[in-house]
Amino acid sequence: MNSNHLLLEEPIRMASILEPSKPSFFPAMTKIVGTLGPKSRSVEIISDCLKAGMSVARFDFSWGDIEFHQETLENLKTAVKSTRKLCAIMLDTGGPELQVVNKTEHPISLEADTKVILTPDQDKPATSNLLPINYHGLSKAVKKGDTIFIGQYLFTGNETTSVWLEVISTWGVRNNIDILSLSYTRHAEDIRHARCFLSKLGELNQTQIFAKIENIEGLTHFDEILQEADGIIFSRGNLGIDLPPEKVFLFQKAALYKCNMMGKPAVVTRVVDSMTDNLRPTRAEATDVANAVLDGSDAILLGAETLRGLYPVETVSTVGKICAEAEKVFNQDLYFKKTVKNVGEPMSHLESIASSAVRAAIKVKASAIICFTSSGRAARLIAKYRPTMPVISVVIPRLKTNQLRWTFSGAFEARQSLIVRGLFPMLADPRHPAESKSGSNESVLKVALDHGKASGVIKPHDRVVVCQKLGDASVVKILELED
Ligand SMILES: Nc1ncnc2c1ncn2[C@@H]1O[C@H](COP(=O)(O)OP(=O)(O)O)[C@@H](O)[C@H]1O
Ligand SMILES: C=C(OP(=O)(O)O)C(=O)O
Ligand SMILES: [K+]
Ligand SMILES: [Mg+2]
Repeated sequence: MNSNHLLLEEPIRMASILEPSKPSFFPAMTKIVGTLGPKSRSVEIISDCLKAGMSVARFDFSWGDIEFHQETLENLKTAVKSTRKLCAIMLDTGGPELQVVNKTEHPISLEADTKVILTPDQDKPATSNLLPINYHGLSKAVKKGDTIFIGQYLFTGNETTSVWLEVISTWGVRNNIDILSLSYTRHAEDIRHARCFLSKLGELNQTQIFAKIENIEGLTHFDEILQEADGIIFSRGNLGIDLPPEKVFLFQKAALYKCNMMGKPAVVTRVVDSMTDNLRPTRAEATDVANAVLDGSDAILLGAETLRGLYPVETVSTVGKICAEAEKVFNQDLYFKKTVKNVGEPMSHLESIASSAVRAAIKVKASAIICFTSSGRAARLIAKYRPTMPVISVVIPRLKTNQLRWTFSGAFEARQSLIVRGLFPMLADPRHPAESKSGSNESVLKVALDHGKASGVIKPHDRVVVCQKLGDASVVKILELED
C-alpha cells in the first residue's frame, strides 16, 4: 500500500507555521468545483466565487428543472465574461436516487421508531408518516427486510441503470457541457453506455465522463471504472452511507493514488459541510481538506456548501487557502520519484519530455512551465508529475470539420484542464498556425508570458520552462526573462 501522506520530510519550523498564508499560486494549484443552486446563482455571487478560485461549476440534475439550471448557467456565462475567468461546466446526472415529493413547502421531520409509509401517489401531502416519492416501481424493487436510506435522497440503490441520460441530452447539447459526472457509477459498462450515448450527440462527443463512486459496487469495480472514465469523483457523502466510517480514509488514499498514477483527475466531495451554516469550518474539516490535497486530489467539490449554503464565496476562498497551505508541504520530490518508478522504462517520448520538463523547472526554480498543446495531452502529463509551479497550458486551436461545417478545436480542451491540479489553460488565437513551424510559436509564447505576468505567476528575471514542438522535435527550453 503506497502511503499517500506525502509530507515534507525535514522538520517544519513552528514559527513558519504562523507566517501569513502566501500561496505559491493564488488561490491554489488544487481546483475547486462549486455546485450552483439557490444560494449561488446570481451573477454577483457566481462572479465572487470565480474570483475566489472556483474553476468548475456543477449543475446537479438530482433536483431542479431544466429552466432553473439554464438560468443559472446564463448567469455563469455573464460572470465569466465580466471576470474574464475561465470556468468548466459539469453536469451531474440524477442517478438512481429517488426524490421525496414534498409540495407542502415545509420541511419534513422523521421521528425515530415511527412507521413511515412511502407512496407513489405524488398528490398526497408529505407528512412525517407519509412520504410521496417519484417512483412507481419501489414496491417491486425491494423486498421485506431490505433497508432503505431516507436522508439527503431516498434511493433504492439496486437499479441496474446507473444513469438517466435522457434528461440531459437536450440541456447538455444546448450548453456544450465539458464534463458529465455520472452518479452512482457501478461498472465500467456504465461509462461505456454513457459515452456511446454522448457520441451520438454531436459536440458532446468531446465531453469528458467522470465516474462518481457513491456505493460499494463502485468501489469494488474501481479499477475497471478508472480504466474507462476520464476522471473520478469520490462522492464521500453517499459513499459514506454504504462504507463503514473506519474504511473511508483507506479507500480515499488507495483510490486517489491509482488516479494520480494514471494521470486522471480525482475529485473529493463533502469536505466542509458545516460551512453550509457557518463562516468557518471545523478543525476536523479544515484538516480533512488538507489531507485530501496531501492524498493527491486534483479538486475539491463543494455541494450543499455552495448550492444552498449561507456562505458560498467564503467557502470557496477558505477551501482554496487550506489547499494552498497543504500544497506548500506536499513532498513533490518523493511523489516525483514514485511516479517515475510507476511509469517504468523505457518511457514514451512524451512521458520523458513531460517528466524532464518538471525536473528541469524544479532544478532551475522556474516560476512556471508553459506547455503548447492542442489536445491537452502533453499538459496533463506534465501535471501528473505534480510540479510545484503552475503549468500554463497554451491550447492551440485546430481547424476541423464534421463534413457539415468547419470549427476550431480548443475550447473543450482548455476548459477540461480546469479540473486538473496545477493546470491553468489559455486559449491561443485561432489564427495562430496549429502546427508549430519555427518562430510562429514566439508570438504565442509572448502572449503566454504576458498572461503569466498578468496573473502574478511570472515576474521579471524569472526562469520559465517551455515545452513545445519546433518542427518535428519536441523540445524543453529554459528561458531567462529580462523584464
Ligand atoms: N500547436 C503546437 N505548437 C507547438 N508545440 C506543440 C503544439 N501542439 C503540441 N505541441 C508539442 O508537441 C508535443 C506533443 O504534445 P501533445 O499535447 O501530445 O500534442 P497534441 O496537442 O498534438 O496532442 C509536446 O511537446 C507539445 O508541447
Ligand atoms: C457529492 C455527493 O452527492 P451529490 O452529488 O448528491 O451532491 C456526495 O454524496 O458526496
Ligand atoms: K446527482
Ligand atoms: Mg448525489
